[in-house]
Amino acid sequence: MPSSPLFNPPSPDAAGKPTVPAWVPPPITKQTDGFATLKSIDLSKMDSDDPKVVAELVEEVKVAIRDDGFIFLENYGISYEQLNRQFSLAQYLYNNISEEDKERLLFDPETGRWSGYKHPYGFKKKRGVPDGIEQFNWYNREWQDINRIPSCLHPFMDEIEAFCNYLTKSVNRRLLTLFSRVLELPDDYLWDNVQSHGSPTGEGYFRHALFRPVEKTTQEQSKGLRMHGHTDFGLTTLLFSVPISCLQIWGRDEQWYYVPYKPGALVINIGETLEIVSGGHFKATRHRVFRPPADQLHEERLSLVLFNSSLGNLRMTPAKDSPLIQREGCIEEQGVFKEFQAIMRQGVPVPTNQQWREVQIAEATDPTDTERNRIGADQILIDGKLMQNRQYFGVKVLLPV
Ligand SMILES: O=C(O)CCC(=O)C(=O)O
Ligand SMILES: [Fe+2]
Repeated sequence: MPSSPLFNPPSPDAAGKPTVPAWVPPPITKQTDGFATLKSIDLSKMDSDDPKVVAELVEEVKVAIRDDGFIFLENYGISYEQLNRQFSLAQYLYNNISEEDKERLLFDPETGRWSGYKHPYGFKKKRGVPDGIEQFNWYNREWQDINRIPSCLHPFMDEIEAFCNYLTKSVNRRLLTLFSRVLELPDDYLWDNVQSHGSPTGEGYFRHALFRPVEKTTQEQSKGLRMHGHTDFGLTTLLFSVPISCLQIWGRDEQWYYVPYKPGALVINIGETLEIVSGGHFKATRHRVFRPPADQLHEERLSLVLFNSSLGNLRMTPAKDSPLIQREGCIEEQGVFKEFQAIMRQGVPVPTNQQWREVQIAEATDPTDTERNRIGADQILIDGKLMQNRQYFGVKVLLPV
């Protein structure tokens, strides 16, 4: 393969840019139990001249997405310094965003998108119980109109846009090539047929998130949960590994494990689209955000995430051309793929990707919602395990709490 260009962003020191204080990574936890062991993929191996190295890489990816669903990605083309600059910009946002911009750019999840500024009072537009989570989400409309961006970030949009373009069109595209190869399909199959295009994040979005420590009352209502257990909707989610350990993955032994910190690495999360296209050979990663270990409870957590979305007008079905699927069939073990198959068998069309992601955003509930988060309402006990049980478009969504 020809070698992939490294990330080469516009200069942070260009004339007219305010000085941005460097983000200082907070101390890592001393706790060692309760952490997952994840495989790590060296993406630069894709550029090797030796076909054997590349074939081994595809095999490694195949095993990792089958076993864990979360994989670390290293040597993907962005240096640790370049990454820290993006965290510094996110920190700068939360230190400088004006009250007027928070109000003017306030999100409206009922539209089915997180687009704009999320206040730290839950996942509805109307303020609810404080959850300590602020976000800014860049969708297509934010890329198109600078007035939809907090003014403190205007001088840095060249760097943020270049970062998202690189993540979507280089890192994600290379990953989709590897995944296409696992399915034994042409290299650009997923990129050309499933990935959405047309903005630095296609129909997906980029997020600056800040998790502040929560008050005792919030902590009691949510039982330590910051975001419900869920699977992401799209193709790949690129999460940056961060020092404050809150992200947890649901293990095959049906327990939650923290994702360890690997400085500079990306945590790649498989979304529902890939689970369906792959006929269940890839598992959408079940994950949640939980309170960190005790020695990190008082730290703020910055998190940068890029969500790659599929084409909104598609109704997802397994890629029938895949020799892997033809040979081995589909795997109906878990999750949305199994449920989509069930409703298709009844002759009911599955929702489009856009309908599917928008209904889930519009109907998201808060971990502090003590009305909904109880057995008989949104929760159910199955074999002694507490599960969140929701239904959208006739599709059952069952997730561990
Ligand atoms: O902040 C994180 O680490 C994960 C957030 C997440 O899972 C999501 O927003 O879908
Ligand atoms: Fe997620």
